[in-house]
Amino acid sequence: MISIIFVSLTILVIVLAYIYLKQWYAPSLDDLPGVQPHIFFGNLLNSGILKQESTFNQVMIDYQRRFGDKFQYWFGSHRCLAFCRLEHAQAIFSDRHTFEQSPLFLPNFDLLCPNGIVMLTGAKWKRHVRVLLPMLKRAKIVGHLAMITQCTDRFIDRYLHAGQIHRDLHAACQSLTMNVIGLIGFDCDFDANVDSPVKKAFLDFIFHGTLLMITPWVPRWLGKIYLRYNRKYQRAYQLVHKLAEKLVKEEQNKQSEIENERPKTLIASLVSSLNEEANDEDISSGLNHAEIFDEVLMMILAGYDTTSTALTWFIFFASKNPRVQQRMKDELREHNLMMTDDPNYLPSLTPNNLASLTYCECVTKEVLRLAPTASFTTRIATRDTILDDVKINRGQTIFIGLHNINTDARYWHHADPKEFIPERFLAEDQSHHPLAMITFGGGHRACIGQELAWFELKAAIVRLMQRGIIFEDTPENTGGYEEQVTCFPKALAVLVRFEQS
Ligand code: HEM
Repeated sequence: MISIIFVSLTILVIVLAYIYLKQWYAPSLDDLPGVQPHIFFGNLLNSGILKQESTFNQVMIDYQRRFGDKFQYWFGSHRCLAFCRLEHAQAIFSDRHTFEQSPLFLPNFDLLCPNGIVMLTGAKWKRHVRVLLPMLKRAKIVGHLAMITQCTDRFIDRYLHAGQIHRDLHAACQSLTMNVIGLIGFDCDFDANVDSPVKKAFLDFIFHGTLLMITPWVPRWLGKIYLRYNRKYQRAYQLVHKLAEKLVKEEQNKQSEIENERPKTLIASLVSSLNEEANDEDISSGLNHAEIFDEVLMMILAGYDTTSTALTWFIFFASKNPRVQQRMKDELREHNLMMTDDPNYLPSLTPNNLASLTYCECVTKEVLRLAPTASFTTRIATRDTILDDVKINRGQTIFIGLHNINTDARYWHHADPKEFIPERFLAEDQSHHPLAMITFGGGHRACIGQELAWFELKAAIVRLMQRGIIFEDTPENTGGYEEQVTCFPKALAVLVRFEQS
């Protein structure tokens, strides 16, 4: 008898829980169109994200085609409103009092790096920006050009072999950009090669970050247990933390020897801001030790993963467009910057001659426009509002389709915006709307590393061309998309040749 009551009660509880959840996640598709969500996985399952059959840029473009410029997307149990018009982005980015950084991915993601700037809002975010931003301004970045070319030369000499098909260039690009952020930001030569333990540790970090981001419904305590007992993650954590500790210690020693020097690198700025009493009442009170530690990790992660993906996209687009590679080299010849017959002499790049390379600038811009490195960004509404007739309640998560806007024919007039055509920036699209290209997001939470990304990407691709590299297409070079934190080409297989001077 007792067991019958127990079984009946269990069934009743399960049925009630099911009805409750169904109600709770009840899709209201009345105000905005979308696909009926799965009870637990929302649209992550039926749009192919969880099974890795699609990437977010593909889903956002597909939903816009099917439902228009505004639709809903269920991120697991979270109902998100997606907006894909330039005017939407303009309204959202210009209203910082209504739209703030969204904590959607963060409840679990912040287990990795709780004090990293991406996770912060309000006064704490301002306190961190004050320390980080000055070191990422263009005026500071241009002084590091020689380091960027040196890292690119190392990349060429180590990884590019004439006459061979290269299938692993994304990993090689990651080594390049990790070395750049190490030297520029932390005065440290990581000398990361494809298999180095430091690089593998950061890749493991990114892998777990992605996992936590796409499983926001997993309870926090479960995420904690998972990370605590995952040996691969723990190994990566120890290594990465040891590295951050070493960078901070070395900089502290340096600063104790030379006093009152203005910070020249990120690590110098971070260490000189050290203040265990730092608090949000005074946004210039600096950062405490734990915060500095997390920002070291944040900057290395954000600094290398995104730019390496953009560089990988350049290699892919270049391999499909030999004409573009030729035109870049012609421009370098016009400026007497192409390599010469003397293998020991290579004209040096300076911020001035780099700035004068107009066509190379267009190529850099076109890579950043078309590559879906970060295809969308998110915001949370901090108060009730209305956007394009859509009622948005406080706490509602918003998606902004960055890649949708970057490739929308309503804002791009020179040829098909889905095609790689750098010449568009010399023609009608030269004076495009500033928000037609929002690769780095916008408003107060726009990417703080964008100056570095632009400059580094241009310097690296110019150096590749200057050294006479030719990337040739092959039948296996079919592209496609693969997504972790960033979205990179899935099948990259390019034949490398070296131009004779
Ligand atoms: C091609 C390279 C890059 C791309 C495409 C990119 C893209 C983005 C995007 C779309 C955002 C969100 C902006 C928004 O929500 O409005 C962002 C934020 C951010 N990026 Fe980048 N980024 C790149 C390079 C970098 C670099 C080199 C660094 C650092 C050295 C960096 C550091 C950050 C940080 C810290 C944030 C968060 C800012 C905040 O929350 O206030 N990024 N990035």
